[in-house]
Amino acid sequence: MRKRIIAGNWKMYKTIDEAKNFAQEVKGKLIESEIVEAVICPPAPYLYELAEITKGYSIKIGAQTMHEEIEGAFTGEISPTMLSNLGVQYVIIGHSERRMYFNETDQSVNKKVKAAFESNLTPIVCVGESLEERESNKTVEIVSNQVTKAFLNRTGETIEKAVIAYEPIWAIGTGKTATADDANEVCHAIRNTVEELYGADVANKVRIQYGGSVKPENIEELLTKEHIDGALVGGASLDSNSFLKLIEAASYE
Ligand SMILES: O=C(CO)COP(=O)(O)O
Repeated sequence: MRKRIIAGNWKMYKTIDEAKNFAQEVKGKLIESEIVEAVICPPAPYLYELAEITKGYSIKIGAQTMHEEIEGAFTGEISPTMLSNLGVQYVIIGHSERRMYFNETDQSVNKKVKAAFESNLTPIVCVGESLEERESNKTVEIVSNQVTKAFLNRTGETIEKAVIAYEPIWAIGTGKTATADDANEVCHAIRNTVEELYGADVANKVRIQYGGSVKPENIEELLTKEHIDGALVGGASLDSNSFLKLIEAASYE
């Protein structure tokens, strides 16, 4: 069975004190599990402190984005090696908010996926369609294309370690969740795309999350679905009790 992964994407929320309190509150309540792993992705200025606080506990730290170069004259950017040196293990790449507001493209996503693996970071690669694309029945075409381009020129051995997050844009922060069956259908299509590119073995190993208004009230049903291996959670990951409930719900097969 694929190990589930529940990742909290805090986006641009919380003060440093709130972030530290959250980490202190949850770290002792999470136990090492074969079934689920827990990740939090705080704002970049908090990464080091949270990585230190959670060291040795069953919670991992992820970044919300990064630059694809190891170093250079890129004012304001953070490199993959800087992240891994801080103790960061995951990095979200190609979130729809980055694609929409910060010129992230399939090409830059592809470069960042390569750079992440080279720096021992596991990429959480986000894909998803807009409402307009869904209504014109283009969902599978759009997400398959995003997956193909994100992984271009990578080997199956690398890709099987990646995490893919299917986040329909219309479901992010709107309270509208895709039905569990609809989400599973698209996650299945993503797995089929990985199979076509890299074979069944890689496709069976790659983990696919659903994201978009996931909450303690709807996560259980989503996780009953064959192709959904976890969740990338925004709003409901900000509160420590709610985050712990999400992990708890994912802790049983
Ligand atoms: O964008 C998301 C996670 O990356 C989803 O956000 P919400 O869970 O707030 O809808």
